[in-house]
Parts: sequence; C-alpha cells; structure tokens
Amino acid sequence: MITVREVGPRDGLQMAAGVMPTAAKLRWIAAMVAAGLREMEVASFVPPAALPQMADAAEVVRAVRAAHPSLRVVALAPNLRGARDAAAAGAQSIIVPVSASEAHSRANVRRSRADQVAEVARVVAWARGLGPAAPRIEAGISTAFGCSLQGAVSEAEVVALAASLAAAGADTVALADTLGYATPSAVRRLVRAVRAEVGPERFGNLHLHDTLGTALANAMAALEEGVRGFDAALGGLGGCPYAPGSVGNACTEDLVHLLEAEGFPTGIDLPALVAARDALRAGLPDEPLHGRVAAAGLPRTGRKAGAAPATVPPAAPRPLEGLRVVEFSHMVMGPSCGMVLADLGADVIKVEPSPGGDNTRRLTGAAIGFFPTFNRNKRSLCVDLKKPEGLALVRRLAAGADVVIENFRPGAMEALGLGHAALSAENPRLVYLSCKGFLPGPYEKRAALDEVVQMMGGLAYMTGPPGRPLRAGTSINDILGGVFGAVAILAALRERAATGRGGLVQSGLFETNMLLVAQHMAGAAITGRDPVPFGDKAMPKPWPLYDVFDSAEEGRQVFVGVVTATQWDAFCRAFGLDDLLADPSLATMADLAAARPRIGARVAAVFRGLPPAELMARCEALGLPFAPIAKPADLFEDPHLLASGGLMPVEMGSAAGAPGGVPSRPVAGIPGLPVLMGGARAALRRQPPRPGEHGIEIAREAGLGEAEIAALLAAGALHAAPAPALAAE
Ligand SMILES: CC(C)(COP(=O)([O-])OP(=O)([O-])OC[C@H]1O[C@@H](n2cnc3c(N)ncnc32)[C@H](O)[C@@H]1OP(=O)([O-])[O-])[C@@H](O)C(=O)NCCC(=O)NCCSC(=O)C[C@@](C)(O)CC(=O)[O-]
Repeated sequence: MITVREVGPRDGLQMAAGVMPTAAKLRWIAAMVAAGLREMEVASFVPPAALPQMADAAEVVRAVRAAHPSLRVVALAPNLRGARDAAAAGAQSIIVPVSASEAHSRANVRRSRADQVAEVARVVAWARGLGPAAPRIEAGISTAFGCSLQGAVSEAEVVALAASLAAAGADTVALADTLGYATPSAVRRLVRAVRAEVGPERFGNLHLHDTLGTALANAMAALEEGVRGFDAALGGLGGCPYAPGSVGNACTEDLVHLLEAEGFPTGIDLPALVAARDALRAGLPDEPLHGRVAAAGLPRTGRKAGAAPATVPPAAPRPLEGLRVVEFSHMVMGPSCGMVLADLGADVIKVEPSPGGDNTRRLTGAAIGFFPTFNRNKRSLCVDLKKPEGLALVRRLAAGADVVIENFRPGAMEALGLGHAALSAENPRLVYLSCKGFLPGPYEKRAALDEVVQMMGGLAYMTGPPGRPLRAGTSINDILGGVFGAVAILAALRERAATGRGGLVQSGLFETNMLLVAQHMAGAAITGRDPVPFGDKAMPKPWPLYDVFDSAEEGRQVFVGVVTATQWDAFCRAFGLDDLLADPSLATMADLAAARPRIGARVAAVFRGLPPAELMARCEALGLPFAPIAKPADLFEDPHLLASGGLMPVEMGSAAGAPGGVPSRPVAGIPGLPVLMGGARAALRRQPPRPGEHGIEIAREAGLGEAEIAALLAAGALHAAPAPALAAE
C-alpha cells in the first residue's frame, strides 16, 4: 500500500493569495478524509505575522484530531517552539524542515544549515522526554534537488545532511524537491543514496513539486527505487516563493490515478477525491486549481485499483502485502517461517515476552546470530501472556489476523488459551501454523532440537565419518521446517479463498529431516545396503575428480570436480596431464573412477604449485566446477552476492550477546530469500526490532484507547521500547 500524504492544507494554502476560513478548511479536510486519505499535513506552526494563512494552526490540529481519529495528523514546525505548540495541539508527526541549500536555509528559517540540524536534535531530545505519547519527528530536507537562490545542490552534501539528521535522532528523513527541479535520474540517484545512508525504514516521504511538469515522472522513478510514501496537494496547490510560474505540489488526484493505474494501491477513492475539490474551491474561490484528471475526467479505460503494474515492476516484490501475521516464536523454526512471510511483504508481529523480549536475543555461541537473521522485516510486541490484559490484547490481534505462527512446546499455546481451537472459534478465517519437533504420533510429546532429529533421522550418519555422526553446520531442519510451514500457510490461504475458512497446518522438525534423508532411504532400498556416509573417504565417487585440494598458498584450499569425459579431456590438457589422457587404462569413466587415488595424487602435486586465484581462474575458463573453501565471514565480500543484491544490510544490535556488548560489524550483509520475483529480490524494509518497539502502535491498531494502553504499561503487561538512543550518546 502506498501512503499518499495530503499536504494541501499546509503547503498548499501557505502560497494561496487568500486566507481560507477555519470552518472551510475543516470541511475540505473532512471531504479528503472521506475519500480515504490516511495522513494529512494540516498546519504549520510559524509566527502568524509570517504566514497569516496558518494563524489558526492549533485550532485546526485540535479539531481534525477530534473529528478524524483514524487520520495521522501532521504539522510543520521550523523550531522547538513550533514543535511544542504542534504537540500541545495534538499533532502526531512533526516535520522540521532543513534546507540542503545554505542560501535557502537562511531565507527560509533564518538559520544556517548546521544550526538547523542542531535545532532538529533539540526537538528530538524534547520529544523523547514526552515518553510513549511523543509525536514522530520527521526531518524534511528541502531544496534537495536544487535551489533557485543557490543553484545546484551537491548530492553528496544532501546525503551527508541526511546522515547528520539521522544521527540527530530524527525518526525519518524525507527529501523535498521544493523547486520542482528534479528529474527521474536525479531522483533515482539521490533516493538510492539517501536510503542506503539512513536505511529504508527511516527514509520518509518524497515531496515533489510540479514546477516543470516532472512530478509524476519523478514519482515513477521513486517507486522503482522502493519509495512508498509521497506528499501531494489536491488541485496541485502550493508552490515556492522563489519559483515564479510554479504550479505547485504534485497534484494528489493525478498522483493517485497514476499509482492505482500502475497497480500500486493507495486506499483512496479517486472520484471522491476529485469531488473534494469542490470543498477546496468553496473555501478559496479565487485560487486557480490544477490537475489533469479533474480537467479530463477519469479515463474509461482506467485500470482497477490493485491491478498488476502495467509496465514498471516494483523495486522489490511484496506479494504478501496486506497479510496480517501474529508470530509466537523463539529460536529458529517459527522465526524463519515468519521471516519468509515478512520478506514477501506480510505484516508480521512478533510477540515476545515482556519486558526483555525473546530469549533468543541473548543467546551466545553458535546461536548468537539467530535473532537478527530471522527477525528482520517484523514488528515487535512485548507482552506478558501470563497477565490477563496481555492475553486479551494478543487475542484481539489474532481475531483480526490472517495467520498465527507458533513454535512452543506441545501444549504451551493451549495452556495459555491461544491454541488453534480457541483462536479459530473467534476467527474462523485464521490459518494457524504449529511448528513442532514431531507431527502427531508416538513421539509428539518429546522435546526436539535440530541436532536431535539429525541424529535420529539418519542425517548425522550420512554427514560424518564412519562411527562419528556429525550434524550439518547450520540449523538446517529448523530453517527448512519453517519454510515448509510457510508453504503450508500459503496453500491454506489459497484454500481459504475458496472455502472462506482457515485451518490448522503443522510442520515437524523430524519430518523435515526425513524428507532430506529420503534420497538415501531410497538408495538403501535399491542397493540393499547402508549408504556410505559423505564423511567416509572411501565413499565411492563415480568420477575421476571430486575433491578438495591444497593450493600453493598455506590454508587456501580449492574444491575441483571433473565429472564428464569432455571435462576430463579439457582438464588434462590445461594442467599438463596429457599422459593420463593418453593412458589406455583410463579410457572410460569407470576406469577413471577406479583410478581415483592415483589420479588424485598427481593432481594434488600439480595444484600445490599453483596460487589459488590462478587455479580457479583456469577452472573457470575451462568451464569446470570449482569452489574456494569459504568461511561465513568471507561471504560479506563475495562479488556475486554484492553485485546481485543477495545481501541485505541488517543491523546486528539485537544480538545482546555480542562480545563486549558491541557487534564487530554493526550492520552486516545478511542473505535474503534465495529467489527472484519479476526479476527482483525481496528487500529489507525493517531492521530486526528492539523489544516492544512497535507495542504502542500495534495496541492502537488493535483499537485500544490511550487510557487502556497506559493501564497495560502500568500493569507491566505491555512493554514499550524506549526511543532509539541519540547517536552522539
Ligand atoms: C524448543 C523447545 C523444546 C523449548 O521448550 P521450553 O524450554 O520448554 O520452552 P517453550 O517454548 O515450550 O515454553 C515457553 C514458555 O514460555 C511462555 N511464554 C512464551 N511467550 C511468552 C510471553 N510473551 N509471555 C509470557 N510467557 C510466555 C510459554 O507460555 C511457556 O510457558 P510455560 O508453559 O513454561 O509456563 C520447545 O519450544 C519446542 O519443542 N518447540 C517446537 C519445536 C522447535 O521449535 N524446536 C526448535 C528448537 S531450536 C533448534 O533446534 C536449534 C538448535 C538449538 O538446536 C540449534 C541448532 O541445532 O542449530
């Protein structure tokens, strides 16, 4: 879902020749809310002498909050004083503008750029003191694409400014094309650079002006870069005092039409939005309104809302957007299932114990990376399920959810009153996944870990040397069991589309392991013998070469395989082994396989004289299978993963067990889902959450009032994370 934030009542009106009466503003705002707008910038808290159109800012904010509880009410404030007034009136988001152009900064807020960054830090520090009810502080970089006073604005300076605003603690950093000078390629470059700098989840809206008729083209470029929030003004109101001839902001009606036609749902009813122009006109009869859709009428060929994009695929696929998932999980199996759904765009709420969150956060050793890896793209709700108020909150969430995931001990969810029977009685459309050690049967009550099922399921036998069972070097069954859980959920959702009813789906660790070992069970059935483990040097390999070799560099080994006659021919010629090629006793693949020890010794002697890079370059040129022996940390620099978007920049801070309390890499490239959809990889939208980071917003979404939320917090049933620390602290 795209968020279109209407800025007409602020940015639009401040350039109008006349002053719109308060009552007319409120009628206009009501008409736009009725059309489906969910966010609106309604006022600017500046001295009335400077902007008489905004003299009623506090009155407007108060009235809009009271009349439209579901609307996010946004106000602009250039300084701490304005921010205090905006918050006192009830603004939920406060935008503090910071000019990228030094000249514009002095003209607009009468401060240098650096002083205005310091002002943002002051506003953030003050807001933090307000506790959970604090408004969101959004820094808006104006003149980000050029300035009529200063001329060009350096992209590097904008990126540096964005970084300093993020460091100052702004919740989001937005880019504004105040003059309308942006073009699609500039938008692509700057959006990409600033998103990379501040992180996608802290990148705010894109604020576009249409001075030169480029706003919609720029919006398309931004969509391709993954931007999902835009500012716009009804009737293209607004403009900039420094841009004569400006026709104002991106026109909301035209932008909504474009977005819907391209398959990006906005939740806005376009005819109702166009009709809201009447209320605008009634309040400002002399102000010229712009907009192509209003002039031409809605195209009769128009695509329906939610239709697939006509030409431009979104930057990252989010096919599960709109799916609501509540995840009760720890360790790996439940979290990896939720990760698949979250990466694909679902809204996954991870329910964690209050106040410290999932114990997995505090694991060390081989489990230290579990939490940040499997909990990206999720929201966190820390709630005490043993307290009735906490339980009531999650039952409310489950009643409105599409999917519940759990991986607790058998019977634990039932004991809490959160079993499938209880939740589906309240929500028959719910798809409920239970991840367990064993599917129902004689072992179902046993506690299971990945290692347990690898041992009992034949995998440890198949991996280790004879007599020394060895588990695989990752939580293979947990991860794959979670993925199979996600497959089962998607299948059940498809069934629900036909029947209207959800259902219980279950995934078992042991059964996952058994599917992995199935090929060896089949092998045993065919040969009548136990398969030889991979760890057994005597394992019969049907090829001349399929081994790890030392190179000329100490500790740098390389795997090389030669598995066909063509490869054998090319290999011998390239590595000076023509005598082996000419040997009549090595004529067939079976001869070669039987002579593996002899061949291996010759090849090892050749490879020991070659630097690894040269060895691999030769194999690559010959088309032979080869691989360096990498350690996990080597993969951060893997050129293929880096170039193909295979790594997501995930923050490691959620792993509390880091040595010395600080991860050696605060942000690391962590592999994403191994699939492309429409040519694109699923992207990181949210960093792994802090415990309870989203508790208050989730409680509000569940319909709880502020007093109820305060009572939950006071009772310790709900824990809300403190605001992120200032980078300087
Ligand atoms: C893993 C075990 C065995 C651990 O079993 P356990 O230690 O008994 O823990 P649990 O998860 O079943 O119990 C959770 C308790 O926390 C409570 N709880 C939970 N949330 C809240 C909350 N918000 N507020 C208040 N209370 C909460 C919940 O109500 C329950 O309370 P109790 O019944 O004890 O009174 C079990 O969970 C299980 O069988 N799970 C299903 C199978 C599974 O996921 N297994 C995977 C284990 S992880 C793994 O295999 C990887 C590993 C470790 O082996 C490493 C590797 O091999 O790579």
